[in-house]
Amino acid sequence: MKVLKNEEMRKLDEIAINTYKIPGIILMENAGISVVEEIEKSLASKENKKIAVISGLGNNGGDGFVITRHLMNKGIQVITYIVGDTSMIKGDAKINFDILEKMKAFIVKLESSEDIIQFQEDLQQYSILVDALLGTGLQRTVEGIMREVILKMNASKKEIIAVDIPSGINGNDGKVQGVAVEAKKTITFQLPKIGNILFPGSYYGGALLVKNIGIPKEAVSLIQSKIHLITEEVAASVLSKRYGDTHKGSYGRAFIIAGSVGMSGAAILASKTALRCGAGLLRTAVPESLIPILENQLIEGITVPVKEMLDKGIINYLKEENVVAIGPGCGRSQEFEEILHTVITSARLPLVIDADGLNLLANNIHLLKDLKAPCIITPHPGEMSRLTGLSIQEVNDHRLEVAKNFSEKWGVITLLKGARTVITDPQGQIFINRTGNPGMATAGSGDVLTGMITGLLSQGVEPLQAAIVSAYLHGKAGDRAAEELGEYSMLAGDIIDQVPFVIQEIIRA
Ligand SMILES: NC(=O)C1=CN([C@@H]2O[C@H](COP(=O)(O)OP(=O)(O)OC[C@H]3O[C@@H](n4cnc5c(N)ncnc54)[C@H](O)[C@@H]3O)[C@@H](O)[C@H]2O)[C@H](O)CC1
Ligand SMILES: [K+]
Repeated sequence: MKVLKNEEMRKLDEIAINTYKIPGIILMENAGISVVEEIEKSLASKENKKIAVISGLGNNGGDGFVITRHLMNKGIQVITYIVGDTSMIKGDAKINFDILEKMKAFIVKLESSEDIIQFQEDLQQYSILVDALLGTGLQRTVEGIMREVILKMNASKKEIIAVDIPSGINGNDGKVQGVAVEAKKTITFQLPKIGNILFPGSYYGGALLVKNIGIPKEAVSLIQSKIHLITEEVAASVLSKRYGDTHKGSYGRAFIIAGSVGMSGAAILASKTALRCGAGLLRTAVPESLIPILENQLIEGITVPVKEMLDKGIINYLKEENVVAIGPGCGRSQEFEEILHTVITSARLPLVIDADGLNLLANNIHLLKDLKAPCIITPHPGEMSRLTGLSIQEVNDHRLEVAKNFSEKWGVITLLKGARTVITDPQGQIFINRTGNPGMATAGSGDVLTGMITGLLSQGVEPLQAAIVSAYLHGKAGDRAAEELGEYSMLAGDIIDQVPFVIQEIIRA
């Protein structure tokens, strides 16, 4: 599913209206009706059925006027508050505003601080507040009366339903422009905006519902958005059912180089997950002293002493493999730096670099120029900071751009972990993942993700798809673990335990 910037949404609107000759007022009518459906669902469980629609002067406000009309026609008690000078209302919004006046709708204008005091008192009588103040036309920091209104709406603790996007959230990056409505749910139109998906916009919007308002699919294909939301459909298309006439060799061979004294767990977590995600055969290269631990913890895997691998030549070990992953728990020894150098410059099979592999890479970033095969890196913001020289704050303030630029510059697939995990490829495509929860910020969670990517790659899944589906799976498994154990107590191993159920759920859907 494409995720749009404000101007891309406006362009889509224009195409619908100017190319397909769909009158804008039809789109507004459909938008309003789609919100009324959700209001009625929320009202069903409430004693108090009174609604306040709080509208701005633009088309977001216009949606609000449509909503008011349909609520009135259903006999639902509704009051419309309008913030600003109503003589400024124009176009489709004006048509709908005039209809309300002819219907003698109850309209209250909010223009002064006295109005705000009365507004604050009034709010307590309503069951639901509909936020139709600002949508994709938000241009500047919210101040003055508009700011006061939003603060009072939030302070009322009433259920708020946001139209298109919570007012005050920038549709292009999800940032708060001064102040923003805290909604229980948001109904957005035709396609989600970036501000609906990224934090904090996603937090302010509550549950997100994407409603079709009648814009032709072909029009959507004309919008060259490179930003996509990862959906379950994408995961299902990759996690295909298995066929009878296959054997473990059909499901690929994975090679993981991981672990160091004191960090055998990372190697175990990554290896277990690779097998759980379907790798047919797995070998894990670890320092000799860790072999008894691995053999004890991972009966299905085969271990290789790192020293033996070095003596015989790493590349000889990789000839039969479908994927090599390096980094979980590696430490930053000279030995691993040498291994990383050889693997990056000589390996001709998909490569996953994570954790300490990335920290070692940060000091040898030029090695990426010698890559012979697709490479997926999986940094958290701290590792991305070391790889780019940007501060962690800069990385987090511009997650999409930082990941995209790194992928384009170095020709790698970047999976930048965090809320929201972002995957970018060398062609500038951006995929945003919405699954997952704060409980996953636990030791070893990244090792599990690396194992997922490795497991899928070993089966021949395209590298970009492997990164996208792994991010989705990782979050889904983490969500199930959080449901069962809570975000405080869940461990990385609990995420692995949920993997079989998540895969089954997706395949059966
Ligand atoms: N296909 C669609 O997506 C459809 C979208 N619809 C709705 O239209 C809005 C976008 O409407 P637009 O008129 O462009 O802008 P807004 O209503 O969001 O706001 C513009 C309005 O607000 C004033 N304004 C801007 N910033 C501020 C600020 N910081 N403080 C105060 N006032 C501000 C600006 O001057 C304008 O007056 C979209 O979100 C949908 O809800 C269509 O209705 C259906 C099709
Ligand atoms: K809004």
